Amino acid sequence: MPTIVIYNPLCGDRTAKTFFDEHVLPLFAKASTPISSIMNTERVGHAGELAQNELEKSGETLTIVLGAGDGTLHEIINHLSNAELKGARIGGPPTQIHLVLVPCGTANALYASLFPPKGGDSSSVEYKLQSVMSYLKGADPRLVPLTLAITTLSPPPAVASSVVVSTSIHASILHDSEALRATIPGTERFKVAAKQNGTKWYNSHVKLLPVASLRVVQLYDPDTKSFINHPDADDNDPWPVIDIDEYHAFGGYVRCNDRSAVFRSYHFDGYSRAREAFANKVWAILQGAYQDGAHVNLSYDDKGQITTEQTDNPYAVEYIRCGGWEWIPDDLDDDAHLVCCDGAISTIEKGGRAVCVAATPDKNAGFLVHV
Ligand SMILES: Nc1ncnc2c1ncn2[C@@H]1O[C@H](COP(=O)(O)OP(=O)(O)OP(=O)(O)O)[C@@H](O)[C@H]1O
Repeated sequence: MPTIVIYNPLCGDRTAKTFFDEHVLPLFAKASTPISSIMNTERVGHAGELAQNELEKSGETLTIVLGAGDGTLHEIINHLSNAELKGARIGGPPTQIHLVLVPCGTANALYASLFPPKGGDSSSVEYKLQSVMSYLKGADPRLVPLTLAITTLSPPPAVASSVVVSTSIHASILHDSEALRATIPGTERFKVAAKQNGTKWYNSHVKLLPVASLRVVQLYDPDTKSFINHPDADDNDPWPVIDIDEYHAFGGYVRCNDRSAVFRSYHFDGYSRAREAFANKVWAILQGAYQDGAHVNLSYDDKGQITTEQTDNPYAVEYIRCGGWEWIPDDLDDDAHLVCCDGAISTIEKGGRAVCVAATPDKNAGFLVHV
């Protein structure tokens, strides 16, 4: 089973090569685990081409030790999902690709979701080598299949994502932060972009599609800490879609590494509709996202302030489990037309929509990560 290394020398703080030379490659040498080639990406889109070339050399399962961020993995997944494989793969069985992730990018969201940093520290060498160590253990490997979210856009193509598909605030932040990459290489650029978008709202029409296995859309209930059937679902409809005609969103995204898509939105605050005032509350809510997802339990007190106490007032966040969603932006709202797929930004054409569905991993094909 061939094992190759691909790293992106320009991702994150540009230390991928040094990290591999000093930490990753010596571990492989010590474990006497052979690597058939070590390659660095030379341009945008190159990682997918390198992976395809290697796949076509043999019909075996390929293991890629990937030193990069989410964007490079996204390129590999999308390149291979659309490639017509030749060489040794012609007429062969479906292909499995095993990934050993070395987080060298800026945000490394997929790695962080698979290996949540303890005490917030994601910079130690030990933290970054967890997938490598799991792979080098050898016998009885622990492999997690990646659930992909497939987003069909108008105009096409369809995009496969393994981390996040978002619209609204998240897509706007990613869009604006790209322009800051050269001047602010670290995660600080996301904060600057967030400030630029802090008071924007997005107008759209949304349809939430049921989870296939449950035939229903579900809503997280902070009181019972479990998902319940969405109260707007029509019990008599065999395939109840939740249709939200006028949707004023602050944020909406799907986390892909869940069996089903998860849609989050931030409730319109009934107490202070002034956007400036509401922005502060939103940041308080978002801080909760970094405390093990505590924001899904927040609500408003009688004065309209965010509270962790249980109240009879609306919850601050709607956390929805669905099989997919359609996002149909208001024609007059340009920013509502942005869609972010693992950091790559697309723009929905006027009159168009984005349709995102979760794809259940195939037993014999797809991408699996050593954890
Ligand atoms: N040699 C190269 N020169 C220029 N761009 C490259 C090169 N190799 C890869 N890229 C591009 O760099 C982009 C960013 O890479 P990646 O997403 O892996 O790192 P990051 O943005 O720092 O991390 P994260 O996505 O975790 O925030 C990729 O989308 C890829 O197209």
